[in-house]
Amino acid sequence: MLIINIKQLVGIREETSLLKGKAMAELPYLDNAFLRIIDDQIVEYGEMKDLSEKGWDNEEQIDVAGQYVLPAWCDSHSHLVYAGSRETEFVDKIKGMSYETIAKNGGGILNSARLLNNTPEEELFHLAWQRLEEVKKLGTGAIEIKSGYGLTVEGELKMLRVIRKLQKESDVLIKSTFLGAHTYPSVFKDNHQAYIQQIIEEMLPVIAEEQLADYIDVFCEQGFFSVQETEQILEAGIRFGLKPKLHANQLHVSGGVQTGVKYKAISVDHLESIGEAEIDCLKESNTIATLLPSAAFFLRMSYPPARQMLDANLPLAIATDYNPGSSPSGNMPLLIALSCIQLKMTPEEAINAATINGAFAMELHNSTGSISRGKKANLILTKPIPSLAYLPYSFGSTLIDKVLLQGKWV
Ligand SMILES: N=CN[C@@H](CCC(=O)O)C(=O)O
Ligand SMILES: [Zn+2]
Repeated sequence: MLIINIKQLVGIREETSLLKGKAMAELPYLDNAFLRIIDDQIVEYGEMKDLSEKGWDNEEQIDVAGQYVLPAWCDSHSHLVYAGSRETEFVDKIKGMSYETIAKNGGGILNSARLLNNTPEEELFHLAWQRLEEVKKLGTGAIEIKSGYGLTVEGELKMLRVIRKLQKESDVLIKSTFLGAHTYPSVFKDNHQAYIQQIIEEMLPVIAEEQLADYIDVFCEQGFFSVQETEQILEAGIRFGLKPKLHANQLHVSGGVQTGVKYKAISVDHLESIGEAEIDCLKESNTIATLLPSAAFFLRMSYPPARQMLDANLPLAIATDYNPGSSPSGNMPLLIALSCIQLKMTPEEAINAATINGAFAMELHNSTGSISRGKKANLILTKPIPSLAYLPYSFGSTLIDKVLLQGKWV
């Protein structure tokens, strides 16, 4: 397949490296370009003026005059498998109740866990499949999905098996994360060690045996998992072959960032509550800082200091955090707009954070995240637009014309 007359082919990289600080402002492109795809792979690209000499006249051609072509989004943090919505809590929050108070009253994550444990695996799969189909149309081509709404041995394994079935059946590239340590189930409220032992002795061995997860995550936060508890769980996860990714510094300066760095986490995610010490700590590491501004937006919290982090030469990724409690949206175009508007990232920085750096945060950078020969043909074709900045500028508009995943139209 040949895509021709591309107004601008965006995110071209033959060298795949994690982008940090100033480098995030550069988004290489070609004007008036073509792109050649064979099966599920990008095989060639170039300028239209050089196309005639290639001798590909007999190939299927798709003329996209006026349209931009970008790599599909890489959403590196989601909780897309869940059983039911929580709009009642949404209204409670409007009326003044805080996220923490709702959680203390048995709402929040525990509410989702109750629903999930009462929902059959097939139904859960069906619900998650519908959400995945929805985000595909918005341009998502790779996604990380966490467990963490089971909080029982059966519930956690059920979630991870649903994720595995999604991996097998969807053309979206999917990574799986075990988040048994999302919160303490009510029965273990006063006996944290008993739940941690359940995670270590009853969940992790099965997860490792059945290869149900790539990563281990912990909600390291006041009122959830302390630094010491987080360390204990991460160490066990690592023994079972899982790499850490962490929920860190969402509600308080929790020590999550330092813990993530200490255990060489692939990423530390959220970071609404960070200061100089956390930024300095990240500077000395290879850990990616993943920002989830739609959660801060939805919970009316202050945003992470993205500009300060870019000035400190950190690598930033952005992700939707798609979940029923703090970000009931998997809309990457909206997330990119939010990142520009509220985090003051430039369109180029936000797109890099949502593509190549997101791919790194899932260790999928050799397969996706940029327009590169040999990578998956995971592409977004925009409607005709005047410039790249028009995408986040006209937030809320549907500007995606078509999406191609692994060489097939969505
Ligand atoms: N903060 C922890 N976990 C999710 C929210 C979970 C929920 O409220 O259901 C998050 O990343 O925002
Ligand atoms: Zn999350």
